[in-house]
Amino acid sequence: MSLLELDDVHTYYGESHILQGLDLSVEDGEIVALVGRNGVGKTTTLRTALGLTPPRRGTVRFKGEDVTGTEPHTIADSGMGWVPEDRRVFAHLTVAENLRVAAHAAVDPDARLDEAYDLFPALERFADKEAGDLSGGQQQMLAIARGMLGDNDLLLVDEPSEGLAPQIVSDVVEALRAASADTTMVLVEQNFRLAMDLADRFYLVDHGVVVEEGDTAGVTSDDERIRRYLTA
Ligand SMILES: Nc1ncnc2c1ncn2[C@@H]1O[C@H](COP(=O)(O)OP(=O)(O)OP(=O)(O)O)[C@@H](O)[C@H]1O
Repeated sequence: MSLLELDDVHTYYGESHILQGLDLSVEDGEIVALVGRNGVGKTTTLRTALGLTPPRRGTVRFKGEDVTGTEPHTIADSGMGWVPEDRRVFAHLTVAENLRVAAHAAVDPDARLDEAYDLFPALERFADKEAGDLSGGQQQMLAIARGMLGDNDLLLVDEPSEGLAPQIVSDVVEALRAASADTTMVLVEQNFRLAMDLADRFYLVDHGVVVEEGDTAGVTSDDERIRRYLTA
């Protein structure tokens, strides 16, 4: 049984038919990357899994259960976490308060916070700083740490490297790599090399369907079957 399974999903925004029969599956313990040009439907795929934009046709299964049409908060409560593109940290709460909100359901929230600080030492240094005053990279790490503290079975991470300087991206990559030891992830990522580097498997999306998929080992953007879908 796959942890997450999208089977022939068709998702619309109004009359715009965005996902046009997309299939994917995610197995326990792996990192799966969704890659492809801007606007092909990667974020919509995450939103479909989360129930934020339910499909008009097709099936979403999470942990073997059909969750198509289930309310997003119910899907989230069953163990699907989301680190959205815009990060959405609580700007006027401190870093520690942000983490505490995320860990509220844990048996021992303090112990969970310590684990998060082990993984993301920078967050401990800024524990008392308001999240809104952090840099983009620090906010991204806080958003990832919050996703992890939710004790999710699956974490959907949207564009973690977007808008970050290269040096900061490598810190975020290390944080994601560390986080992936405990959490299965789906990663939407514009940076193809970074996606191949982090993920075990990839799905290349174009016009709302999967056009290539496979193991990431040895795959490069020079590969002819990949290149034609990445260049405009
Ligand atoms: N709320 C919305 N209402 C209408 N159309 C939307 C909405 N959100 C996204 N779209 C359109 O749906 C298509 C797919 O968008 P989506 O965000 O899933 O693409 P993407 O592959 O994640 O690309 P990006 O990296 O630009 O976010 C795009 O054409 C986009 O303009």
